[in-house]
Amino acid sequence: MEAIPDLSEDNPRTTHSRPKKHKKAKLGNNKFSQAPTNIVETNEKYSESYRAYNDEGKLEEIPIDMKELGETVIEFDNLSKEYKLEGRDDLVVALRSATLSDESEFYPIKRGEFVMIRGPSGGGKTTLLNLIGTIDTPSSGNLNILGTEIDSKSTDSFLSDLRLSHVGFVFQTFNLLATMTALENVELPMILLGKLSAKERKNRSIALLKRVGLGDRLHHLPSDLSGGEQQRVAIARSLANEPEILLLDEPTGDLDTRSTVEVMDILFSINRRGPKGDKNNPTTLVMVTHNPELECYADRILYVQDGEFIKQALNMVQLALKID
Ligand SMILES: Nc1ncnc2c1ncn2[C@@H]1O[C@H](COP(=O)(O)OP(=O)(O)OP(=O)(O)O)[C@@H](O)[C@H]1O
Repeated sequence: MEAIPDLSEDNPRTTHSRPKKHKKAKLGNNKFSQAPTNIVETNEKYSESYRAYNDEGKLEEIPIDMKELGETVIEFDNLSKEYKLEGRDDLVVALRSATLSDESEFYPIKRGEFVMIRGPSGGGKTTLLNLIGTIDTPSSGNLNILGTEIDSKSTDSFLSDLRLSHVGFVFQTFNLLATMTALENVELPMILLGKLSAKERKNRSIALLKRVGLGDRLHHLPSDLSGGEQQRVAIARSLANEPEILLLDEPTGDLDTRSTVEVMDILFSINRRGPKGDKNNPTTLVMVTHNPELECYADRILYVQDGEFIKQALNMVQLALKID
């Protein structure tokens, strides 16, 4: 079982330490300035720029500028999930009264925020992500996504529309269609949504594949791509309908260190500048990971254990890891 990091101990990467006096947080016009005592911050300076693929699919250095978060896009109150197992009377409680709200010590998720969910195996991370993504329904509690209340009255067609238009998903396994090229895989969600012409779909797919550094792999089948490249296609596909929220469940779980860094750098740039590389159109990211090394990419880390939030940490310095 993975241990929850002791935030009082210095972590060489994120240097979590309890501030002697709470400083006004630098993450923008959100509620972080009213920080409770479990907020941690780091003062160490890391990188002033990160690398991202430009319109031509070439890597360029982009300064890491201060981030302004927008309005609340994900909030929930007393969210619980219980599973009934066949042949057993007792219920498995996967999530118990989880709350992210203005009234709670755990804040709602704001537009443009990059939140990681960490914690021991079986703690409820995937359950939480699936509830946020409306893939699964809560046993009780209130959930609000993008200003819309999700409840038992929400119809399947409403929820699938919400997912297709506004929420992107990336999983540990890439789930690409084996007989389709990278380009065709990325086009699929646009075909399902049915809003763009064939030419527009193709152009957007090419732009997205360039955005993830695969402008020269458009016509490759998944079997001709490395694991890291396949995951980059899956990321491009998740962005096909320009979702406001991207949910990621262990997206680097099957990748080696080099591919992990490449994928995380891409996610970092998507978070900051959205699918089109536009600073004014960031994408909100919620990512489950077991890897403590990746915490440095997030604005906030929520720790989930036994179905409950137990702490949250704020990263005051954004770090883009680099490989040369
Ligand atoms: N479909 C299901 N039916 C029954 N129990 C389930 C189901 N899904 C999850 N659980 C249980 O709910 C609890 C939380 O599981 P969950 O997958 O959310 O944890 P996790 O933190 O994502 O774990 P991991 O890090 O191992 O992926 C576990 O006890 C798990 O066995």
